[in-house]
Amino acid sequence: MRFVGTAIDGVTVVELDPSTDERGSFARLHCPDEFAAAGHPFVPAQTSLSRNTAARTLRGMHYEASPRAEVKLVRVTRGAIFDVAVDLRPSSPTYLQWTGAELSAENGRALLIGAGMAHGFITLEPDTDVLYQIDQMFEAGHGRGVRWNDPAFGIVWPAQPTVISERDATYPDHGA
Ligand SMILES: Cc1cn([C@H]2C[C@H](O)[C@@H](COP(=O)(O)OP(=O)(O)O[C@H]3O[C@@H](C)C(=O)[C@@H](O)[C@H]3O)O2)c(=O)[nH]c1=O
Repeated sequence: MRFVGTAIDGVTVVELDPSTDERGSFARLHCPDEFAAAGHPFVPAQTSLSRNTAARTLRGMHYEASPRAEVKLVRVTRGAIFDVAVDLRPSSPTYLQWTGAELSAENGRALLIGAGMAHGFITLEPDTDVLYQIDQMFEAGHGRGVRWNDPAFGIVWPAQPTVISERDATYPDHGA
């Protein structure tokens, strides 16, 4: 695996480092020791799959309220997304800034998103599957959200959403 930093300290692109031969390839997706050695300690507690039927489906921007803030490793096993994290840590030098990466089944990239970030994505293709590994057990009632098009963040999305939940479309402006 290769760990590539982004503009936000706490958001890291994780790239595959496959061994290839005539049969195809083999690549590690997660290893607690490698993550820790690279300075990104992360041990998943749950793994979940998000299946998205249509292109331009937007989910997010979600986070879990403290003290249940989550670290998540997000990757695509079918299709493609534009994946976004927003820094919601008031004490951070990149507070309210965002970073994004295209994740696809083909490029094999994952995004490691630290605690204190809101996370969301838009699908770039129909029938897109997003695999999450999260370091906390899910417990209903702790989820929070901010709006994908809140001017406070100014996220530049590659497309406008055509499918979005009522909940995600109507979060109030951040801090309102
Ligand atoms: C997030 C989550 C939901 N659920 C349940 C709750 C609900 O009944 C159903 C669907 O939940 P939601 O509508 O919240 O799913 P969704 O809108 O896809 O939520 C996800 O969005 C992306 C952007 C993230 O970053 C994820 O962490 C998660 O918040 O699945 C779990 O069992 N475990 C989980 O980890």
